[in-house]
Order: sequence, then C-alpha cells, then structure tokens
Amino acid sequence: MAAIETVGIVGAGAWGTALANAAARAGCRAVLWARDGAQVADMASRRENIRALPGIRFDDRVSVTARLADAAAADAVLLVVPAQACREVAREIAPLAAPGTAIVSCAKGIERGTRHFITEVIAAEAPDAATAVLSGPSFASDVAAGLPTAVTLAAHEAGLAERLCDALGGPALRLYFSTDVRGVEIGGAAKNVLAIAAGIVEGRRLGASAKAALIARGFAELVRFGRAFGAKAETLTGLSGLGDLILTSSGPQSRNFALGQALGAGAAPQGKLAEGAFTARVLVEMAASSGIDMPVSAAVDAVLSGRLTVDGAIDALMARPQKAEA
Ligand SMILES: NC(=O)C1=CN([C@@H]2O[C@H](COP(=O)(O)OP(=O)(O)OC[C@H]3O[C@@H](n4cnc5c(N)ncnc54)[C@H](OP(=O)(O)O)[C@@H]3O)[C@@H](O)[C@H]2O)C=CC1
Ligand SMILES: O=C(CO)COP(=O)(O)O
Repeated sequence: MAAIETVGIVGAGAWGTALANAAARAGCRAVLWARDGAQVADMASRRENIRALPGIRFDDRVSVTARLADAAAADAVLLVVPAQACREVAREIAPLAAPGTAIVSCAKGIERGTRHFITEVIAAEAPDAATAVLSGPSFASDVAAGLPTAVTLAAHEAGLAERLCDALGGPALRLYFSTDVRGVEIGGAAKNVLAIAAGIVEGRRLGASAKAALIARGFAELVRFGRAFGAKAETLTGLSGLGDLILTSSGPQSRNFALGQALGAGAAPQGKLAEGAFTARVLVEMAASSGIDMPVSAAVDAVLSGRLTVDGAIDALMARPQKAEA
C-alpha cells in the first residue's frame, strides 16, 4: 500500500485547523476545506484562521479551499465537523473520493436518532471508503501550538491505522494505533457528557472531593458502557478513554466543562460547540436499552433538558441506594 502524502481536512473549525497544521508539519500536503467561501478567502490571504484558531500561522504545506472535491481527492480525509453534521458531509464526500480512500472521524459524539457511532455513519454514507477514528486528549490550541500531545488512531484494518499514524505523527504529536474502533469512539463520546458533570460540580462550588468522586464514578459508567458495546479494557483506560476524560474534566479550556460550569453557576452558556450536550440523551437511551446503569450521564441529560435542577440532580445522585463499588 502506498504511503499517505496528501490529507484533506473537511471542516475548518478549531480542531480541523489544528490538524491541518499538524499534518503539514508531519510532511503531508494538507488541503483544508471550509463551507464558507468568505472564510476561505480570508484564510488564504492571512494564512491564519481568525474565526476558529486565531494567532496560529498556517504551515506552508497547508492550502485552503471551498471546493470539497479538492479535499476529497487526497489520499486520506479527516472529517472534522460536529458529530451531528457528519452524515450530511460524508454523503457529499462519497462521490468525490476515490474508492478505498480513508475517511477518518475526528468528531466526538454519537448520532442522535439512529444511535450510530460516527464511523458507522461514514460507512453508511460512503460505503467504498475505509473508515477510521482519531481521538484522545488534545485541545486544538495545544496541538496548534506544537505542545506535546498523544492520541489514538483506530481502524479495523491494522495496516491502515499504522499508515495513518505514520503520515500524521510528528515530533509533537504522537499517535498510537489500534483496531478497537468502537472503544475509541465510545471514550470520545462519553467523556464529553461526563465533563459537563465535572463542570457543574465546579460551577456549583461543590469542592474538589466531589469533583474527584464524580470523575471516578463517571469513568466507572464509561467502562460499563464500553464493555457492553464491545470496547477493549485497554482502550477505555487509555488515551481516548480515561486520558481524554481527565483532560476534559480538568477545567474551562474544555467547552464541555465550561458549559457545565455555567449551568452549575446559573450563568448563561458561551454558545460554543459542546458535543456532550448533543450526546447525553442518545448515550442515556443506549444505556437504558442495554440495561446499563449510567446515573451521572442521566443526571447531565436531566439537567440539560430541564427535567431536574442542578441541586435536584446532585441530591438524587447522593440519595442512590448503597451498593458495592463496581
Ligand atoms: N476543539 C478541540 O480541541 C477538539 C475538537 N474535537 C472534535 O472535533 C469536532 C469539531 O470541533 P471543533 O473544530 O472544535 O468545532 P468548531 O465549532 O471550532 O468548528 C466546527 C466546524 O464545522 C463546520 N460545520 C458545522 N456544521 C457543518 C456542516 N453541516 N457542514 C459543513 N461544515 C460544518 C463549521 O463551519 P462554520 O464555521 O461555517 O459553521 C466549523 O468550521 C467536534 O466533534 C469536537 O468534539 C476533537 C478534539 C479536539
Ligand atoms: O475533545 C477535546 C479534547 O480532547 C476538546 O474538548 P471540548 O470539546 O470540551 O473543548
């Protein structure tokens, strides 16, 4: 199999822009697509994405385009739009990409309604593509600044995962390969919901002990869910599971944590993309239909939907029947 030399990045938000620069620094030609022609023109003239990642200059190997076909023609395509938009964008990419092109999900979430993981969405819309997922503890601003970061890249075909890691990895971005696609997707989706819970604890000023307890019990339910849906234990305790839960629950640099913090403080949310707000309901639905107990995620869903107040949710969690730790 030929090496991956060109990478199309579909979605020029914070993460897509950071990944374009990372791919370019790794030696690939990176073609960054945005849907908004005015944004593309601005990025082309400034060599910077003022809207999503200000202050980071594009590497010389990054080009920008408003033509999806330019990005879809690359050896591999990174799909970096919000999870709920992946289906419509994958559908547009499908006829433009050569058969066998790798389409890598970089979004963190589960599709509402269908309850499909994003690689399943891609496989349904682009059946001739090879699917993969990239996930792990990685703030776009850290990766863009060239700070040391490690993430996981999983594909069902081990060789593809290794080739993608070879292409995208560099001195500051270390990629571990895996074939546990489902495990990597579950960690990325569930940790966002749990990070909202951690933010609520912070915003309501419940203390460091409560936050640690909540993260630990949240991780226990992430593991329960993961096991039930076929994830490997080492994936759940690895970068894309525990690693990303730690990062995202650590402070307001995470948009999910910041949303929770606003909810806990009774303040207005910032309005930025917080994937956990879209994932909470579908995660809880999937857990319930498989008989998996996920009280922290259910509490987040209840607060987000207005069925419980923050204080009501905390009281309910603390009043649960005594049980063995598991
Ligand atoms: N930011 C981060 O640190 C990380 C983010 N991620 C994940 O990456 C995904 C994207 O996040 P991020 O880049 O931060 O989000 P942003 O909100 O910064 O950007 C989202 C991008 O997607 C575009 N977009 C939204 N809807 C559509 C659509 N229907 N069709 C085409 N383009 C669309 C937006 O375009 P427009 O501006 O025109 O609306 C924008 O360019 C999320 O799932 C997130 O969880 C993963 C790891 C790190
Ligand atoms: O996924 C992320 C870090 O790994 C980014 O988290 P937020 O989307 O909460 O900002």
